[in-house]
Amino acid sequence: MSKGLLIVLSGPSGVGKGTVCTALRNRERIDNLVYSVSATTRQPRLGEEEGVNYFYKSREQFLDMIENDQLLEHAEYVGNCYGTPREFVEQTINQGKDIILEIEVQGALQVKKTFPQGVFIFLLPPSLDELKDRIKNRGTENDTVIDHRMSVAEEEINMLENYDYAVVNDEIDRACKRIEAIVMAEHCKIPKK
Ligand SMILES: Nc1ncnc2c1ncn2[C@@H]1O[C@H](COP(=O)(O)OP(=O)(O)OP(=O)(O)O)[C@@H](O)[C@H]1O
Ligand SMILES: Nc1nc2c(ncn2[C@@H]2O[C@H](COP(=O)(O)O)[C@@H](O)[C@H]2O)c(=O)[nH]1
Repeated sequence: MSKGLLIVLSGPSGVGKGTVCTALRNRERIDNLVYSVSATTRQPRLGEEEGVNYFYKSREQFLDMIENDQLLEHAEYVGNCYGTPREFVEQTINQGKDIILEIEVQGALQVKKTFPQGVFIFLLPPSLDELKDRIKNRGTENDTVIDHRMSVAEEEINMLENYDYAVVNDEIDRACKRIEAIVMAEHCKIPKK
């Protein structure tokens, strides 16, 4: 059985990664697509659930996960740690299913080093003004954190050339169609010797 695709979806905070992943899940156009749940030291937001949005960890628990090689990648982002549990990703692709990791750029670059055959997609906002409006309107971060996330966003967008594909999230359905087309094309690729 051939392995599933490891798909990395990055993009600045507030661009709509989570929204697009939820829409992809609901549209059910990609067979056997599994979503990785990250570990984080960030506090849960209102409505977020353990094991659904994240596995919430203390900094000590997170460091233990790193020490025990349980994370495929990890990064510190705006004062909190985030990482991808390794075992679930490996099991999923070994079962021939595709998995999508919704992660920031430092983590994506780590995955690219260890798993260069992954599919690296960067989600772009229509503009930086629209990005700021989306983070503000989400209402989950205070102004200081929003400013910090916006300054990181510009650095992240400058890392675009490390990715295989750029998808603009202007409209959710259109962004989903673009990602579905990428995944379809990746499945049709002829393996190189
Ligand atoms: N295409 C779109 N048009 C308008 N609003 C959008 C679009 N996509 C997402 N949004 C809105 O933008 C806000 C941020 O989206 P979301 O939380 O999915 O971003 P994210 O990239 O996952 O953020 P983070 O990295 O901080 O978790 C949400 O309020 C969402 O409803
Ligand atoms: N390197 C990783 N980045 C991750 C992971 N899970 C989420 N993220 C990214 O962190 C920021 C902030 O997320 P938020 O939920 O606090 O808004 C965002 O860019 C996420 O994509 C991970 O496992 N590794």
